Amino acid sequence: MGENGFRSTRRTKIVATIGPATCSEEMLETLATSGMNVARLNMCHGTHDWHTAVINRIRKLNKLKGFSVAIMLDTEGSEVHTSELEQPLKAEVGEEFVLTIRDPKTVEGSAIGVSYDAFVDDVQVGDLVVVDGGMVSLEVKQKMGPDVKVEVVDPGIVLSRANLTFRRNGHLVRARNSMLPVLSSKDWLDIDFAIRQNVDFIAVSFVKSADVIKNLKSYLNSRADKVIEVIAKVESHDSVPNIEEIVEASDAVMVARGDLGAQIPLEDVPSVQKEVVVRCRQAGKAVIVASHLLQSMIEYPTPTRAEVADIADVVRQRADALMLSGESAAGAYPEKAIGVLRAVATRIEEWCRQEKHGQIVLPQLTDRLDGRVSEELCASAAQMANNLNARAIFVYTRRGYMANFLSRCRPDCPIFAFTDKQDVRQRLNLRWGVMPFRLDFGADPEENVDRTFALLKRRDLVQKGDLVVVVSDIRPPNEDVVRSVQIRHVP
Ligand SMILES: Nc1ncnc2c1ncn2[C@@H]1O[C@H](COP(=O)(O)OP(=O)(O)OP(=O)(O)O)[C@@H](O)[C@H]1O
Ligand SMILES: CC(=O)C(=O)O
Ligand SMILES: [K+]
Ligand SMILES: [Mg+2]
Repeated sequence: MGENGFRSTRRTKIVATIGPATCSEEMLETLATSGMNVARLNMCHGTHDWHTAVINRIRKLNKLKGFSVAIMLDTEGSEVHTSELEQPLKAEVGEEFVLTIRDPKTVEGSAIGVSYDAFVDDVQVGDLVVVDGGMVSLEVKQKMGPDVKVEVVDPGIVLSRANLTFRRNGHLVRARNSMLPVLSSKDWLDIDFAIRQNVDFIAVSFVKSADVIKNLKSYLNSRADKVIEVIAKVESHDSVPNIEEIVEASDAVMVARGDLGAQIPLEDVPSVQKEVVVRCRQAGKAVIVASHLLQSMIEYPTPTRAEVADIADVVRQRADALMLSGESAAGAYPEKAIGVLRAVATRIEEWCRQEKHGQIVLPQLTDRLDGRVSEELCASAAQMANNLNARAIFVYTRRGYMANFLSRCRPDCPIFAFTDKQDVRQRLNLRWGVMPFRLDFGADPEENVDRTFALLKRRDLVQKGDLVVVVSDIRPPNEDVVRSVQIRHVP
């Protein structure tokens, strides 16, 4: 059996966007078996019924096949985008068509709807309308009431609900969107849907500052039965100066390079990516690098060498996760694309361990003694595991904190995390290096450890005689938390 997410010891996690190419039961299982750790549902597309069906299929797979694929719902956000198209529209140089705030069906000729009513007021003749960060560029020729006539200057394909940005004299025009809320009324309906569906993560598009994250987190705290982690997407021009507070407020961050590259100069994207990855790791927050990792594989079965180098760079930066968008949602080779991520990640991780690459100074996270003890314990356990060349770290954790602290240290060996809750297990599946398992804890800690040794031996993840580091912070009922680190040999 190949890598299947829970047997593998790949450290960098894989998020895959689910779309028409991958929404069937069969394809979802193929992706899970190939290593998908988190399934992303983009609320820019599909109905609630469509998303419900996908979620149910993933839940069924987790239950019947023992996967722990987590579910991420990604909000649409209220940036300006095109309407739903019956089919992708091929735009050739010099061709003219109409962008409209009316129903495009009521317009004669070739028309595309635009989601933002003030579009026609804001736009000026000569402006450049950039579709999906440069897939197509259109020049504004004429304003005609609710319609705007445009001419194609850079050809390409316009997809449904493509994102639109505007440039005037070579500069991004920003005034227009600043009045739009980060979370629209539709986004709030989608968030309520996410709560009803008990998803694991909500990713917020076009975050500008920490405020929206704090607001959403308090909303979720008051409504949701279980923890739903909030992922801030760094893709808005306005988010860049506020990265520190955004990281602080969020549970995880996504570098959404697709839209980010349309909002800031392309050449600035790599340094913003690096900054976000490092800050997240220092702050103990998960970080996902997304978009265009394997763009060419939407159409072709092999990646470009430059794409492989880009993936290698993300892995070397020790981000928690790599994310596929169109490659898995609508591409011709979703399984092969995951295979490339897996192979490159595994190889580069090995290289990082050999070269002792990617070590950074980790600041203290909290002043509270309780938290300090956990942090220090995990840092020492990770250090010990490296120095002793341990086969694995075992961690017993109810809420996942200790597993998260261990992951932040990016130890050389895998972290096998045992929790008694499936939702904690799923959330841990986004964390670098953590292989999460569900286990009903018995009263006797020693017996728990023995059971997990037996479990992982059966799966060939450890062998008799292996040296392992065992970390525990299980709180017995009505007792003080007992935290320990032990060095053991697998019996
Ligand atoms: N649920 C879906 N139904 C139909 N098509 C989808 C769906 N999800 C994704 N796609 C297709 O896959 C392409 C890429 O997917 P993705 O959702 O990652 O877009 P993105 O532009 O990267 O994300 P965002 O819209 O958040 O910026 C989309 O343009 C769309 O054509
Ligand atoms: C993933 C996403 O939203 C982007 O790259 O724009
Ligand atoms: K989105
Ligand atoms: Mg985006």
